[in-house]
Amino acid sequence: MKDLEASLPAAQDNFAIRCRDVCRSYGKLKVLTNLNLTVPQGQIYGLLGPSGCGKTTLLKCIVGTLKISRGHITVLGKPPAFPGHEVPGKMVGYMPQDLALYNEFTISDTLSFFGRIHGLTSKETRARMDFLIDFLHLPQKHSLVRNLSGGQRRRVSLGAALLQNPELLILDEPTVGVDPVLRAKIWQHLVEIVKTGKVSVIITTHYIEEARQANVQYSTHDGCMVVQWVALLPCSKKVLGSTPSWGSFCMYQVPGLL
Ligand SMILES: Nc1ncnc2c1ncn2[C@@H]1O[C@H](COP(=O)(O)OP(=O)(O)OP(=O)(O)O)[C@@H](O)[C@H]1O
Repeated sequence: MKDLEASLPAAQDNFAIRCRDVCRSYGKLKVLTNLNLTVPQGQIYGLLGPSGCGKTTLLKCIVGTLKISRGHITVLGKPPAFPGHEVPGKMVGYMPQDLALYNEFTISDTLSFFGRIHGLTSKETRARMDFLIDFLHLPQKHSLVRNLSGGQRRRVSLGAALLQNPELLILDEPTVGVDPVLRAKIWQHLVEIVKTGKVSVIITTHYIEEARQANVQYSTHDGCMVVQWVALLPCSKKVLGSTPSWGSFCMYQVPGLL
């Protein structure tokens, strides 16, 4: 893994996430093995990879809902989360793969709930809610979560992650069940907020094409790449000079996209 990271851009002083020699197993299954990864500030960092290769596990370790077995993770200069705290700090917006929504809540209740967690005033929450309901093509705010479609639920969860204008967005397959037009809009929004230089995004997807469809410009901002893709692959063969064992994954930059 060390060899692999050497192929990535040099680590910068300002980074949103840094993982050093991170290991995580489920019983005998080694999912993360000596993982080294640096997500620079002000970039979208995409993780691609086949189902089961460990994307969600990595994001959970970064958020702090899953404990790492070994290694060190820094998120915006701090450890991921305090022990026992399931909700990431105000500066971090997290959209999990398994949606953490209450069926009995309305959309409005849900976003207000996350607003309170993140210390927003009612006025701030209302303003963001109005923007997000419109932006994410959600039904009216008094709709019950239990009556929403799968795609609508995912968009409510994305809205909760975006609500407090976090410095770091951790998004686990945010565009599953989202139609192509809205998908493109979401990507455009992510690129716009990242271009301010104040927001960083780490995002998982199975579809590299979605970024292309969204007309994301692989442009530079102050000399930095705005979108950087890294693929995670189960390692059965020699990749970039490293020979990790089965059960771990390895990283490589996706050619032709940078
Ligand atoms: N709680 C758990 N207990 C045991 N094994 C688990 C657990 N969670 C995940 N795994 C296993 O760890 C591996 C990585 O799972 P993970 O969810 O991180 O993959 P992923 O790349 O996010 O997959 P997908 O793209 O399907 O979401 C898989 O083999 C999975 O079966």
